[in-house]
Amino acid sequence: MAKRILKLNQISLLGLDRLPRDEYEIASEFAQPDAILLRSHKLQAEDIADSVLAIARAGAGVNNIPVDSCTARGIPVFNTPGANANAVKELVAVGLLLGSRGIIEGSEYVATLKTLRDKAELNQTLEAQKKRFKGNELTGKTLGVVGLGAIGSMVAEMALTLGMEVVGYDPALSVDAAWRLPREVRKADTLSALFSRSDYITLHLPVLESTIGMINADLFAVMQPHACLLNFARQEIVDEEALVAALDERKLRKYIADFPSPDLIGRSDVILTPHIGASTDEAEDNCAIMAADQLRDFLESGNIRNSVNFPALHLERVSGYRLAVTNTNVPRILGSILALLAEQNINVVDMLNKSRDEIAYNLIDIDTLPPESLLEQMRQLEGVVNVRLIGNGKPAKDAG
Ligand SMILES: NC(=O)c1ccc[n+]([C@@H]2O[C@H](COP(=O)([O-])OP(=O)(O)OC[C@H]3O[C@@H](n4cnc5c(N)ncnc54)[C@H](O)[C@@H]3O)[C@@H](O)[C@H]2O)c1
Ligand SMILES: O=C(O)CC[C@@H](O)C(=O)O
Repeated sequence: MAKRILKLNQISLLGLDRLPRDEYEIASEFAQPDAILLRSHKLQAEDIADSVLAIARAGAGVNNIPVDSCTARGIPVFNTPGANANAVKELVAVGLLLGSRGIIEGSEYVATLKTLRDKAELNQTLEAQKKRFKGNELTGKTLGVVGLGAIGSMVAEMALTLGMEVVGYDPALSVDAAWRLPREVRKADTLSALFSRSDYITLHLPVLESTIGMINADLFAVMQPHACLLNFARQEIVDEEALVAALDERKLRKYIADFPSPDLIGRSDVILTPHIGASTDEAEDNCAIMAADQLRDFLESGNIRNSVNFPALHLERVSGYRLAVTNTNVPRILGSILALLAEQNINVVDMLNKSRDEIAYNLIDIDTLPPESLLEQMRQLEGVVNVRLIGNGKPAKDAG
């Protein structure tokens, strides 16, 4: 039977084409889907049917998915790290230029001159008025980058090529991300140190319980009054009340963000775009392809790549039957599963087991089609969250 993929946002066709139509049905409504593929759709835990085996986010942020509840239910959540980083980096470059030059104000002013038909008079007026739209150059200024992952590291590199000094803050920096970082990036030990020395500050960290409202009044208090804050990460990271107060009190010159909100729309010191950081053909294709490939590998082989809640794990297929077992990360559960297989004289051909925080995930290749009753026995073991048989055939029914 074809696997059913519930698609909750518009997803690039290049990605959907990675799921062959004779093996996958894709639709925006399914009562019992095998998996969910989405972008920014706000998914509620109660809307995830019991049939769902995995969720793939074509994008970086997973704050629209109830990840903790998925983990408890043994559902891996995938994202597509880095697949849209270049698109965001390019928009940040635009944001820096909009923050440094009178581009928007100058262009709005020029639009008011439509009725001036005489070219000489038009030029004279422009030359007389252009001093109102003077800006500053980015070269030599300091950019503070908060979060140095896929996007932050590309932004840092781009800023260095513009001749900016770059200061970074990322207390959770991974070893891989540290390797990607240009050595010219200087480390700030605290957010407050980064805020106090930067002319521009750009946010590239996830929204987590610990980062909601992280950019607060204390940080606005130490900012240089001519500084600009760019937020192409998530709205919730910035305490909006403190932001509006900082703008009103001129502690911050400009706020440039991808997340409009009623209190910010229409202010001359705020530039807002409608969450288009990842809205390029290239980024949408990259994210969709990566999300679809990861989903297919999991559904067909149980392998896990780029999950935000499950361990990464890949095991080449050596037999026709594979068990994918999720359990709570406590001792002896794997032993009990293997004992059940041994009791039925089922030989384990290959196996891989990894854990991440509170869960463990196992791929067990076996040479015999296991009876459904054996799978049921495994499911009843204390600590086992789910058991899935992946293979050529369905589990054999118990004789008698
Ligand atoms: N505007 C858009 O359309 C758009 C597009 C892509 C991503 N995003 C947002 O940008 C975020 C970052 O994306 P990414 O691809 O670079 O992710 P990433 O996972 O590669 O990098 C995030 C970095 O933030 C760091 N971090 C975590 N907590 C931190 C903290 N308290 N202080 C400083 N750094 C911290 C992590 O260590 C990591 O290095 C995403 O989570 C998403 O919310 C927005
Ligand atoms: O899907 C989108 O357009 C936005 C994606 C972006 O917010 C992300 O977190 O990757």
